[in-house]
Amino acid sequence: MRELMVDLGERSYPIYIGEGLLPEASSYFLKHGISTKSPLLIVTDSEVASRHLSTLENSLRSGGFTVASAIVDSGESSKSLAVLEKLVTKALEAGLDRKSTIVALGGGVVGDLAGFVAASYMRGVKFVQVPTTILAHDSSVGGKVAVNHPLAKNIIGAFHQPELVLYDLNTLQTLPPREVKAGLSEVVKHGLIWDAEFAQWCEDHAEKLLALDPDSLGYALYKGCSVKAAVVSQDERENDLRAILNLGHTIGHALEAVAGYGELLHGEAISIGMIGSARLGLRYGAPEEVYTTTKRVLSKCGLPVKLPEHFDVDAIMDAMMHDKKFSEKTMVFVVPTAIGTVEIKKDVPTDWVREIVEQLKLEA
Ligand SMILES: NC(=O)c1ccc[n+]([C@@H]2O[C@H](COP(=O)([O-])OP(=O)(O)OC[C@H]3O[C@@H](n4cnc5c(N)ncnc54)[C@H](O)[C@@H]3O)[C@@H](O)[C@H]2O)c1
Ligand SMILES: O=C(O)C(=O)C[C@@H](O)[C@H](O)[C@H](O)COP(=O)(O)O
Ligand SMILES: [Zn+2]
Repeated sequence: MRELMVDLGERSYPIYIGEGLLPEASSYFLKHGISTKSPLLIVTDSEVASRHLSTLENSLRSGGFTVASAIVDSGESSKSLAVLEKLVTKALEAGLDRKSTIVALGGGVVGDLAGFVAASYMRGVKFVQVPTTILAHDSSVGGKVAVNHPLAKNIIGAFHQPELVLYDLNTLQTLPPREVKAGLSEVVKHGLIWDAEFAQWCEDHAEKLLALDPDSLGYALYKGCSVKAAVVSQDERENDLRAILNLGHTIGHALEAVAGYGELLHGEAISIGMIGSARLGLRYGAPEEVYTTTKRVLSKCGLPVKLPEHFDVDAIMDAMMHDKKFSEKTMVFVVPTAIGTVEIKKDVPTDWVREIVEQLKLEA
């Protein structure tokens, strides 16, 4: 078992990563001050519920917790205000009070959604992240919680840190292959923005990761969470440094919104977005290796690097104007300068961005 801390003063919390943690959940909850006196709500989705919900419920009940569960449809469309309202209804019906805790059991969709319920229910209750996807090594750490608007990703949200993150690697064994690949996108991102050696390790271990080799997975998620924790600890609310975690997201979020949330998985959209950022890096003078390596690592992880032909470039450009980084009428991008280092570029010329989006359809 590996343990990491997200250092945020009085909001600091641990991340536990290991095999077989879910059946032991109640002892971790008790250790970290989750109250048995107030009811607790587990939020999960239909795919995760059938595989892992009863293990968590049984562990918590045997530890003395009163547990209610809410199951949402799986997929990005559940990150909506309509589903949020249903969850608040469920929380009220289950008698959750100000000392209650909301538990997110699932991937990033459930984490962001349940986290936003926790941030807003009675103006904020405790929250625990129990991630079950590879991608959720990113979403479960750092406290960004949100739902989508048809025009823009994650546009209704808050910062609300969990009490702990309990990451049972065994749950990942039931992930469908497409979700495994999509999750690796953010793992690779953490190497590309922060740690060239780790980016190389991802390339060297891509086959093992795709085969869900437990040792490789444990190391990859530990490294990814370490990068995320280091960045968030220095800049919790994205005043400056934290923006680097958005590599590939200016284009990626626009692709998700334009496709109506669902055609491209988040990790797939970010993979294509990171190719766009690498091309932008070349425009700013980065060595060719930035682009070739980015493309090679993502391809080895089975991720898309080409924008499907039917995506409308005008619609993508419009959607990018709603990005949270778009300010003072200029485009802001995270741009690689070398493998393992990035810079935030403001005032990125719109015609460069348009050319790059068009080029993305031509990637081999
Ligand atoms: N808050 C953040 O910092 C942050 C960071 C990265 C991504 N995100 C968000 O995370 C979301 C994407 O997360 P995701 O890729 O985990 O998607 P997801 O939550 O939709 O999970 C992917 C799919 O896998 C299924 N699934 C989950 N765990 C499973 C398991 N163990 N076995 C079998 N099936 C399982 C789910 O039902 C779903 O169909 C996006 O909405 C993205 O915006 C947030
Ligand atoms: O935690 C962050 O900060 C990130 O940027 C991580 C991203 O992978 C994630 O997709 C996040 O939700 C994007 O944040 P947003 O503020 O651009 O919506
Ligand atoms: Zn992301």
